[in-house]
Amino acid sequence: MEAVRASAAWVASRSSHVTVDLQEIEKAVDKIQGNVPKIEWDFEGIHYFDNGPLTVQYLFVLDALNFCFWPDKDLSYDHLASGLKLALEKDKTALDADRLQNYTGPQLRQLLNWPRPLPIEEERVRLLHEVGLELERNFGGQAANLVKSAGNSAATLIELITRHFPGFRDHSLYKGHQVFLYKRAQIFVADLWGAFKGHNYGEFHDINSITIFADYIVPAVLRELGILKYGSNLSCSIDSNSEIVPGSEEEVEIRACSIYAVEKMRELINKKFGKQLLSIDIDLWLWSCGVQNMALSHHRTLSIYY
Ligand SMILES: Nc1nc2c(c(CN[C@H]3C=C[C@H](O)[C@@H]3O)cn2[C@@H]2O[C@H](COP(=O)(O)O)[C@@H](O)[C@H]2O)c(=O)[nH]1
Repeated sequence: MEAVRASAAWVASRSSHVTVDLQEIEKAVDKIQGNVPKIEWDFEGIHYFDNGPLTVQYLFVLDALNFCFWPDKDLSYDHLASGLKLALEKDKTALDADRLQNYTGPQLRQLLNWPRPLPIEEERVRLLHEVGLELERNFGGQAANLVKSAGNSAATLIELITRHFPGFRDHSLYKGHQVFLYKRAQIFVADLWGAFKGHNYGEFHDINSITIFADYIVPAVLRELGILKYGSNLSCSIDSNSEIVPGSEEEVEIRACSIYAVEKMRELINKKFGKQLLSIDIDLWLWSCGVQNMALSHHRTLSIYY
């Protein structure tokens, strides 16, 4: 994902609200002696897995809806992952392409067993329809065929996803430049890789090209570690739970600087400790720390991308 890496570095070099503190990265790396704790995919035990194409369909739908849980303080990613899992266990056809095209908001809520409207529910429904329609039109209704057509390349799969499914085109304009972040497309690849343990639908020869997934948890952890420093206005906005406007310089800088900072961390660990660590490994470690720390204040942006 050279475009993600390069545009994140471009933003980091011009950023004014967010700074990446390279010394703090070094300190953090030395503190753990380069040993990033290994977090197992599905450490929570909430995902559907049957080692076949239905798992791929499940993960694709999951990541089509994997964004913006915070407006409902009781809702989290876990509800989405386990809700879709239960729905599929009850009815194996629940995520078939023709069914996806017809869900309404109340039906989606029912599917996830959630008692009230979901945040940005209309967009969630629209994205489900988009996924169902395009899977049917070009991939015989199956996300597994989409994955197969990428020929075991993570970069090709991300290119295919962003070409066919507009809802996955997570990008922004920053100081006149197009910045690629591709959070949900990349996390889908990582989920395949994690779930299938690098085999079958999860085999990618270029898995090391993936960056972290710029969401609202990892930046908060990087800030807590002192690796990201926010200017005083931005700090106040975040600490007072004010919303950050989607596409604003602040929002793009938070996300792009997070990607850049972890790329720097990975380079340092690999060079200093002779490892071959992936950004995914660092992401899952930071993310799992973040979701366990309820006190962490994160930036709040209404977005379909993360
Ligand atoms: N960077 C990064 N962001 C991630 C994930 C995951 C889940 N990954 C699964 C893969 C393997 C594990 O077993 C995980 O279950 C969700 N998110 C993001 O977090 C936010 C949700 O937060 P809260 O509102 O507190 O539930 C939201 O933006 C969501 O998109 C990740 O791995 N990395």
